[in-house]
Amino acid sequence: LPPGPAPTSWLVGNRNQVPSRKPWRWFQELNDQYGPVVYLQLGRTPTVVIGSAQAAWDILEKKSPVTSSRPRFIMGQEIMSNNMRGLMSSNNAFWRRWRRALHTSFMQKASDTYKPIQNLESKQLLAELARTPAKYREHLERYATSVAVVVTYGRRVHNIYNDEVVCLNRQTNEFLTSVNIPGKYLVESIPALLYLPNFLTPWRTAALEQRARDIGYLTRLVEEVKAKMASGRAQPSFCRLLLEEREKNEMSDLEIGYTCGTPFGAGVETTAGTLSSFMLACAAFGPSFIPKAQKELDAVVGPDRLPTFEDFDDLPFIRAIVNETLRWRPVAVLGGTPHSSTEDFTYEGMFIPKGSTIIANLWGIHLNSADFPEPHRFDPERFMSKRNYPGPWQHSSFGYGRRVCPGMHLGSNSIYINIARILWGFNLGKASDENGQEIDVDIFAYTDGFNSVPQPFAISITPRSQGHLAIIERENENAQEEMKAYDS
Ligand code: HEM
Repeated sequence: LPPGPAPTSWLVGNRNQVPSRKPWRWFQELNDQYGPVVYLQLGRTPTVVIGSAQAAWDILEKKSPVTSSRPRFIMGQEIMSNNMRGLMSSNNAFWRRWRRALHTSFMQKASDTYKPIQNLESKQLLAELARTPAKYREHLERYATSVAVVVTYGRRVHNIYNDEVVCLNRQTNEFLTSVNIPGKYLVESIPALLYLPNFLTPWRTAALEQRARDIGYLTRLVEEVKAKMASGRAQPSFCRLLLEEREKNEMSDLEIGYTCGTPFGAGVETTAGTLSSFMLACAAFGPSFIPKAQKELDAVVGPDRLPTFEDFDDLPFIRAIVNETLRWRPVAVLGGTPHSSTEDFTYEGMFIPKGSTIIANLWGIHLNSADFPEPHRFDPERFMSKRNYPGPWQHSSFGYGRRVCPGMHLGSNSIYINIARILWGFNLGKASDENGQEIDVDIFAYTDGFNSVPQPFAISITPRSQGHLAIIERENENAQEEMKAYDS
């Protein structure tokens, strides 16, 4: 077995040693102490924590036929979700159908079809940042939410606090997060408890109630798209495509409903959180990289128009900032949902048993000085030349193997267009208090949980000139006209 700390008992193994808050920091310490592959026994489940990019690539990419399943999620997947959420599904026929549907709609070429809406929503984001910069976090969330909902159902989101689709999805995600806490429910370690009758299992009731609510709104949203298709008013969308191809994909209405919940569940917090980390980097390290970025933007784009997707190839330093943002603070800090192995295998002489939970700890993988010297310094220069790093991205933010993030092109297009435009239009730096003293930011103040995003922080966001502001306002006005098509 790989090395690791001694378990405290046969029954709980190392479970009691795992910190309840930000376990990724402890995992990093274990990898520093024992090496890139560490073994833990969590309850009766063998668990492997990977702390280097090379080991993660070798195990999760090269051995992906046997390392692409998921552990059982009895509360979140089996009881609450009727086994219908692909993200938590084991490597089975349902997951393969779900994955194929996502791949068709979000692979690189298909993701290009969403660039027009990302372009328009990003113009609104700039205008909102210019008008109410203190609400930057809300604006980033609205952007990410509206893109996800337009892409899925063909309709926009104006207000993240009262939009019905947003409120229902948020409630689902909160419930899911609250039941997926390791160790919270005994049934996760003793699945036989599932066979007890309902009156002896009160923990099941709330999850079943949530399931009923989810089925209600997820199928209603699909019905709405069907009705629009029937009257010729349906915008192109993921849901429309799934309905058009339902026979080929062999998906039931309920499956389509759950599958349509995916971009919201997996794509909103990741996108908004990553952009928020970019803002934090601007507040903490702005003078070290913003002037160079603006010089590049001024030379390539000039002051009279916004950067576009077509400028991407000509903006190497902006691309480097995108990569550094994704590396510096990986939002899916534990590598997303853990993988699980479906066969015994060995890695560099270490035995990994079938049924192991495998965690690729992105905090440790991205924040080690062997691959990234001074890892907590935000330094886009790292990505200005090709380095010896496994995989196509030069970082590991989108995960690995058959579970690699299917939304990576959609997500990275959002990160690119907004970073390019924000740096084009605004000066960003530390905010000042009422006495004119700069307010420091804490680059470690991040949330706990499945995704880790910055805690609220103060930042100064001001237009670079009246000319830049005028272009931002004009572009937003035109965008509003074009986006009316998505309002109904
Ligand atoms: C900056 C944005 C994003 C980041 C950093 C990110 C990161 C990740 C990571 C690390 C994983 C886990 C991969 C693994 O298990 O090895 C993942 C999975 C996933 N992501 Fe993303 N993601 C982003 C945006 C999106 C978007 C916009 C979508 C919308 C379609 C999406 C959909 C998914 C899905 C469905 C999975 C689960 C795949 C599976 O279980 O087979 N992600 N993502």
